[in-house]
Amino acid sequence: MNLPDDFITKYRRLLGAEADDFLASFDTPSTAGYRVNPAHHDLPATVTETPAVPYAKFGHYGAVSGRSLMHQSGAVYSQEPSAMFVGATAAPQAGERVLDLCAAPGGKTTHLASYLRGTGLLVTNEINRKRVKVLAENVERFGVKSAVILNDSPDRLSPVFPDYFDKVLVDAPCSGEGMFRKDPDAMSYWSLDYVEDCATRQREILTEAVKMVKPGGQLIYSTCTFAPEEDEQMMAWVLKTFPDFHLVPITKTGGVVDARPEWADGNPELAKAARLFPHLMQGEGHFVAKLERDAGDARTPRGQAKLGTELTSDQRKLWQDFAQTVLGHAVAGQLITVKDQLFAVPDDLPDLKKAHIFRPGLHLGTFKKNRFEPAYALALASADEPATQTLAITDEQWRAWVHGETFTLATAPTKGWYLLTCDQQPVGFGKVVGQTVKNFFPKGLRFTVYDD
Ligand SMILES: C[S@@+](CC[C@H](N)C(=O)[O-])C[C@H]1O[C@@H](n2cnc3c(N)ncnc32)[C@H](O)[C@@H]1O
Repeated sequence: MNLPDDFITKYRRLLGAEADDFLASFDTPSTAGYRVNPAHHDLPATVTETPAVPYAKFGHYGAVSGRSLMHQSGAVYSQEPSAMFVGATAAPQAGERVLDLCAAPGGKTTHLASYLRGTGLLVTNEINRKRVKVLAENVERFGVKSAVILNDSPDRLSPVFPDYFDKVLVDAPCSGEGMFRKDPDAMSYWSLDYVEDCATRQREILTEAVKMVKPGGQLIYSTCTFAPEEDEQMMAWVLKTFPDFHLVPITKTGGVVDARPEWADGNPELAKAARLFPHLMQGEGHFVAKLERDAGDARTPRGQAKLGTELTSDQRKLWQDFAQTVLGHAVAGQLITVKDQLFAVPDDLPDLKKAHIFRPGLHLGTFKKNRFEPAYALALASADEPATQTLAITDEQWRAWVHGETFTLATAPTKGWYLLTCDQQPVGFGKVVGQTVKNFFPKGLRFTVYDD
């Protein structure tokens, strides 16, 4: 690989004798990985019995196609193995309030959601308007519950969530040196100046992020770059600028090593952070640090969330009929409508009037004239709670389904909505009329499955 000259010179200087192995690793193949969604059951051995990533709960080595049933049903999420170290370091406890500040496309957010399992609160934010759409698609596909998706800059969010979160993740926009092997285009905008620009932006993001960590809470900072300016030096700057934060040790296995204090101000505390190097482990490379805020009094956020409109009695009845007949269980959270869309919003939210809300919670469906149409997101969030009205479809029918076609059943079940499953995995809600299953697979997501 033609690495930039400045990059080679810099890492020869920093790594000394280790530089040859580091630089040679860019010419070796990448190792793919994926995480298994703990909300899904009865998964085939092809996804559960591949080698586990030693440090990452739910993580496995191997590749899963984006057009496979496992990916499309949200049973797995493809993620390169070193990126899994971030979620594994944050490892939120059930019931915690968690913020993912730089979240698209959603690799770490979906990992955090696997720990929360629908408890607590996950606020997942992406500043970029195009990227927040991709984040929402991935959050929905992974069946995440108790999540609010925001589209804001960190300085707009910090007054909304003062001292609020048990855990804040800053997976910072960075110079992406750890992406060079997988995506050589990442080299085209790299330069020594670009590293400095990224560091400036990271300081701005962190300045807002620290305000949202509750006293005693944690801030997890990560990058996919090797540049000390964005890694050890950034943490040295946080320790000096925000003296109520300190680094806490991270357990390091599977080739993960201590960060390099000598690449910053020599503060030995910096060794508590972790470096993932491609010549020492199977993965592209990351830097991860865990900071903890001292205990103390927290400011209270203003007001309560008012995110939408209460349901009319007709809407409530339509939803209850659907929930009883098709789902067979209630859905957690507060029910609200935004225009004709029904959402289940997490209970524990402050006033979000000043935030740009992209999704206020789990999308349950749409109220149409005198009827309710369930959402794709609700179907994929049903993996851990069997629905009363379920219809198992074949692989061939699933291919027709994701292509947007209706298909015909051998016999006619009772008319109405069914949660369709294929190989035990939820794939959407279909409406059965006679022997026909009408297609409600979202138009923008339709695709053709080709044989391998
Ligand atoms: C490394 S990526 C996040 C990857 C994501 N956490 C994942 O695991 O899929 C960094 C994200 O930060 C966003 N970003 C860029 N500038 C930002 C800023 N000033 N404040 C917050 N986020 C920013 C980018 O749009 C990008 O989506």
